[in-house]
Amino acid sequence: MRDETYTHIVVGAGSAGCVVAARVAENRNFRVLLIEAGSDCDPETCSPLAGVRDSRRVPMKGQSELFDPALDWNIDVSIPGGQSMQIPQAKVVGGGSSINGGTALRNTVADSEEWVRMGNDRWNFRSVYEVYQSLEDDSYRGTRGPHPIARASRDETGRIQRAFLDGALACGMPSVHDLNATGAEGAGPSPVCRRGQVRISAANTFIDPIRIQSNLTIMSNAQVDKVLFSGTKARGVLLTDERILHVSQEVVVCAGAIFSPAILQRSGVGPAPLLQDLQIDVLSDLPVGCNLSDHPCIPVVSRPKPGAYAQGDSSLEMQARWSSTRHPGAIDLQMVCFSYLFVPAAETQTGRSLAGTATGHVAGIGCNVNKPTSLGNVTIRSTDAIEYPVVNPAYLNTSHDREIAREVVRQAYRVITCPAMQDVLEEPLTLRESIVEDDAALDEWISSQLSSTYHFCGTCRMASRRESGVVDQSGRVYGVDGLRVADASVIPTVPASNTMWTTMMFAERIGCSIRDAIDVGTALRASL
Ligand SMILES: Cc1cc2nc3c(=O)[nH]c(=O)nc-3n(C[C@H](O)[C@H](O)[C@H](O)COP(=O)(O)OP(=O)(O)OC[C@H]3O[C@@H](n4cnc5c(N)ncnc54)[C@H](O)[C@@H]3O)c2cc1C
Repeated sequence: MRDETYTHIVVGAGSAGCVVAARVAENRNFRVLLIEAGSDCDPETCSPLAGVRDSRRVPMKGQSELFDPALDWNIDVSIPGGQSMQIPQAKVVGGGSSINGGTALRNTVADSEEWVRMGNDRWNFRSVYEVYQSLEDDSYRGTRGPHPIARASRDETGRIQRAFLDGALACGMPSVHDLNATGAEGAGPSPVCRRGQVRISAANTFIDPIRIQSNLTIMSNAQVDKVLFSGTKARGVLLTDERILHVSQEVVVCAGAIFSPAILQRSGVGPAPLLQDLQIDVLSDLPVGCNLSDHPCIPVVSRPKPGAYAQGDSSLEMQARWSSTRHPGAIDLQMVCFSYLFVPAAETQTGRSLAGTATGHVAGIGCNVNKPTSLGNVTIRSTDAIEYPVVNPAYLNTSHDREIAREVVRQAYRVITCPAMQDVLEEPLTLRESIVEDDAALDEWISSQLSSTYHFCGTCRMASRRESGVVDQSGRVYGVDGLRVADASVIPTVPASNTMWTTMMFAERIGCSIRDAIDVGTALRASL
């Protein structure tokens, strides 16, 4: 480390933190420190783990044999019936983008309209559309940006993925090759951040090219405990090893939708009753940690027939998105084809994973409720930064969400039992026609299999104070100075799409606003 005073400290080098640090460091008057609790891999000096490199699998427990537990926070979240489930959360430079499925879907028009109604007029669809364009290197959507997005052709995929596509089309869904086209509904290839079969993370695109830049320092294996203040002005961060790092301008928290609110709460920014119970001085009484949202995933899985899955097949390439009968145009339902999940019995301590209660090698369809109305929360248990917060996503807490869940599961059952899929898969493991036909039985089955897509967001909501906001439209935390949040936590309501690409879009805009010292939505400087 060169000096321990920086103009900006970015906490968390995940999908958002890498983008923010890179944008802020474009201003050579700034000295940026990017802090990451997990490990780093500079491609000049180290080789990425095989699992991290290979885009065909998600290198996390239950999804690939190629996983390193050190890259996973592995946290507990509540599920219905008073149970809990362990879920993966990335702990590595690149964050989720280094280990996830890489699906890069833009948010929908309806998402942006909802955000505008919450006081975010600068996040209208036209503005965010331009930001996506500026980020994407995509032969379908434009090649202005730096981040690669590819789609598999039907022939490039394995038998299970092809059977899913054929099944969805046979069930009446339109074929769509570009699911990022505005308003697109139907079945087709997922847009994925990869070059060939190599996963491309936010770190690869935004950090690797500037590692030698003198105004950027990357500190890995360093965990932030809390933000330190002088009065209400952020002046630095405290690490869990008790080091203090000073900042002259801003701390930008990008530790993800579970850990960012925990850091803010420990720092005295959060709901006053919670902080007072833990004897933390309240600097700003805000609903930090409230409004937690995720896409519940209900897996409809079975055993692959012999020869259906080949070792090199990609596990996540095809999907379908469409609107529920209740919300035409909302694109609030999604089915994702899994051709490979592997859950050793010993690893389902809580009896639940992305494969539901199944163990062994399974394949099938993940059914996602993409505009849930249930809202949960993240709350710290103590002032000890090593202790994980309580995470309660309140999955399917509303009758609305349960109704939508039934609709998507019924469609998945039609697809998985159609001739194309029955060529490659056995009968669904636990789901039966008699259950599918009965609302009460189906609700019970869904709650027994429910899992997560790991698309957490909303815990430091960008909105007006009246709409339960924590940050303004440029990511500045209300009631204090020199503190922003710029990750999935700020997304006002969960988008009807996988969250990484929306997160990176938010990070891009907030990062540019810090770089240019202007509010989001003001014309960016042409050059610095
Ligand atoms: C297994 C899995 C698969 C997924 N698949 C997809 C997908 O295919 N498509 C998609 O769109 N989304 C996917 N997601 C979700 C997506 O990865 C997230 O929405 C996205 O990464 C959120 O970005 P973020 O920057 O907010 O958080 P993250 O990317 O999680 O980054 C947060 C970073 O902060 C670090 N950190 C946390 N606390 C501290 C601390 N106290 N001090 C220092 N550093 C800290 C973490 O280690 C992490 O690196 C998936 C997620 C998971 C876990």
